[in-house]
Amino acid sequence: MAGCQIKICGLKRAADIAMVNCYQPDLAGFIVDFPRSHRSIDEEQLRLLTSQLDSSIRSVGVFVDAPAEKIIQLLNDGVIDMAQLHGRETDADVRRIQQATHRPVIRAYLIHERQDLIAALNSPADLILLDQGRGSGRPFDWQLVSDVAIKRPFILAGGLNANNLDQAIETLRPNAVDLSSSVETQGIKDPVKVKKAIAIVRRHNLNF
Ligand SMILES: O=C(O)c1ccccc1N[C@@H]1O[C@H](COP(=O)(O)O)[C@@H](O)[C@H]1O
Repeated sequence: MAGCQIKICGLKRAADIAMVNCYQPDLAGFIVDFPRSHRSIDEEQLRLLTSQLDSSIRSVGVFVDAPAEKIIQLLNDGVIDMAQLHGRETDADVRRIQQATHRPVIRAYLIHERQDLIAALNSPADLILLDQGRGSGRPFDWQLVSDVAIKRPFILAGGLNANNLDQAIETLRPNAVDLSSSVETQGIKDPVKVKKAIAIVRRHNLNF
């Protein structure tokens, strides 16, 4: 689909899968083996949840400094369609996973200063993701993106919500937006908020 896609991240319950199967975001994200996050699931849960996901929605495993072998296995087993690296993974890690799987690798960059954007622009990843933190619910300084011409596809993340999605899409023109915190109520994905966020993004696609 052309225009802006939407990823709903941090799915962890069977009810979350039923919800996204109903509202149809483009991408569904799963935080794998990162117990510091309340959204973390283990490999067994990941296998079960992705097996229930509608085939039109691409599954993204989100990893923080996980062993490359484990990510490669999950991709090659078809458990996930794409891997998102959200820790201190190197360019060599990205290339190794790409070569071993021929699957898309998303590399997340935490944007605090201009130099972080320059690093992202030079990434060997198939897609770069610009974020403030790791599911922090806070945006980074978008002015940095406006200042540096981003001449490659990117996913925008960090503190996106129903109130700032329009502005984010209109001014930064991301290829996809990624939401987690703002579509939860008390730490659980909220169908009303998910439906609303997806509707906002789809409206933009009609206007492009
Ligand atoms: O959401 C988490 O807990 C998380 C843990 C480890 C790595 C990444 C994580 N989340 C990523 O954060 C953005 C969404 O951020 P926000 O909550 O909307 O501000 C998304 O890329 C998630 O993959």
